[in-house]
Amino acid sequence: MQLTKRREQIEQIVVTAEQMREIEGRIFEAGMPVAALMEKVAGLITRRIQTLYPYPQTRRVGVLVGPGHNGGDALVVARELRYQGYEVLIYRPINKLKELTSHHAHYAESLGIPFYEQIQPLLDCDLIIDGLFGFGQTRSLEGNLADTVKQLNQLSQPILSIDLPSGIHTDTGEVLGTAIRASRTFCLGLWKQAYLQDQGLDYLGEAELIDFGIPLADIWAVLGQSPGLMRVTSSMVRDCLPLKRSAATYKYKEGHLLLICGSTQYSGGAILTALGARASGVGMLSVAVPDSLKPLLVSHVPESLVIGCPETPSGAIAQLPDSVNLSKFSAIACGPGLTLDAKSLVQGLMGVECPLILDADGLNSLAELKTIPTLIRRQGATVLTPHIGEFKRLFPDSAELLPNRVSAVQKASVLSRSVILLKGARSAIANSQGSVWLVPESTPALARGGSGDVLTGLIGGLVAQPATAKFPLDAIVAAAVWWHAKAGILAAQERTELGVDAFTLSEYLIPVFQDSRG
Ligand SMILES: NC(=O)C1=CN([C@@H]2O[C@H](COP(=O)(O)OP(=O)(O)OC[C@H]3O[C@@H](n4cnc5c(N)ncnc54)[C@H](O)[C@@H]3O)[C@@H](O)[C@H]2O)[C@@H](O)CC1
Ligand SMILES: [K+]
Repeated sequence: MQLTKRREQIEQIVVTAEQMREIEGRIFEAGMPVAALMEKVAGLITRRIQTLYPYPQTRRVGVLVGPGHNGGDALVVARELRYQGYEVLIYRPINKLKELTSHHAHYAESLGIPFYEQIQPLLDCDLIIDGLFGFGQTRSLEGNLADTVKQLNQLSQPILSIDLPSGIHTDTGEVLGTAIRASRTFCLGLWKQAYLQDQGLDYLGEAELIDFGIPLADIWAVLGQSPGLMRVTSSMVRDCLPLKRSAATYKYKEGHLLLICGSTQYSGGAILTALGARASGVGMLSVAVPDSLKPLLVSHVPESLVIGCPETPSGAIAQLPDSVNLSKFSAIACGPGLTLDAKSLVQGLMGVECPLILDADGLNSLAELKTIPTLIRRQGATVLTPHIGEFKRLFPDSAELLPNRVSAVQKASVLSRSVILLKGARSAIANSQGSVWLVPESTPALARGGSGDVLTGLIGGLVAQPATAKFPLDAIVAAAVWWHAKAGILAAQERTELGVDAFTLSEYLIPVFQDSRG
């Protein structure tokens, strides 16, 4: 389905609670009555509920109502569902309600909807709607409320959270003591940062944005024209990947990537990195490996130019052969399977002028060499692709900001003047100006040895292609991460989450864009 231009733009935006509050303030100040907006939002929610949980297959609905406007939304939804024939029961644990919420509560009561202060009557409902707390919550759930939430989390029936699962921090995704474990969440208006952090993922369930028509002008007024946080979308990816090439092109015009990877101990890493690069479509691929791995690489990736390198006694690359001219490559990716015995090789690469992508032992070597200041002096761009463990070793000062991955990666990128990809269930890609791309999708199928090697090759191959040079480097890296995640999702759909070994993953990269062929 073709998304509208507005929807595409809205889907790219990510806000903090403070920004959402400011945007909402502008709408109200401009004259939109709060009650009217609540009515509109709740109407949209009700329609989605009717589609997803139609009556009479879903008959009894339990609605959890908190004291603020999240509870207000829930009360309007409760009222509307009752009109549609559902049997509605309300759990209201806190009696002191905000004024508008209180009006809706009185009206719902007047309609004969039953209110309870205990959760028991709702436990056999077919569906639970969570309107306890919405965005901006910072207080922990405690006492009876926390016990109730724990009880609800044991239920097998679906729980639908309005805006955010109650108890989840809007920005960090942190669980504030206890939180509702939703099977589905409707995020209202704009994506909140919590949806793109790893911490709260097990609580968010299937997430969907309910666009209630916030004017783009109000969003830009608060976020600025180039916002600091951006969510990667398929249209952004398609815009910046070199999916179509000129009819008259030839191989040397489509980039030359050098991979430096592998050791006799970790020979598979080199193959997987090369297979990731292969899927990028890069014009020329050279792979530097220890001499004894040369036949292996040639047999798996016959199109690559394999450079056999002198080996250390442990089977790592001792150095690149003198015949290798580093200035002829359009990008270099280094690290998978290298081992720390190739540390001096990594140090020697700092002076290259083309973009340099460092992963795995490339990063561990950096951490041991304490060479972050060298990165700052590099002429060419640098991309670092750490997972959380590597990140902590490389940037102990920035790691103090964890578990807020966004702030941590922002700080590290500014510090190292590099593009940093912090890998995870929700990968974050920051540039040295502090802008961050967040990748909204992934699959646990990718939590597996070798999938990172495929990604490094893919990033390298994309960065090497001149067609990507007109886009910011961080956008290309973000697009590669999205592509890699989509391949994992596609492979898992066909083969289960257990069936996505790294080699298989590399074979699913191209099918992600199969619909682009026509
Ligand atoms: N932003 C927008 O433009 C819109 C927001 N709406 C709704 O409004 C919600 C935000 O409303 P509010 O700002 O009233 O926030 P909440 O609905 O989360 O309510 C906040 C109230 O809950 C209390 N509270 C928070 N944590 C508590 C705890 N652990 N124990 C006991 N009490 C606690 C607070 O003291 C405060 O009084 C959104 O999530 C959304 O559902 C919609 O109605 C319409 C549009
Ligand atoms: K909620």
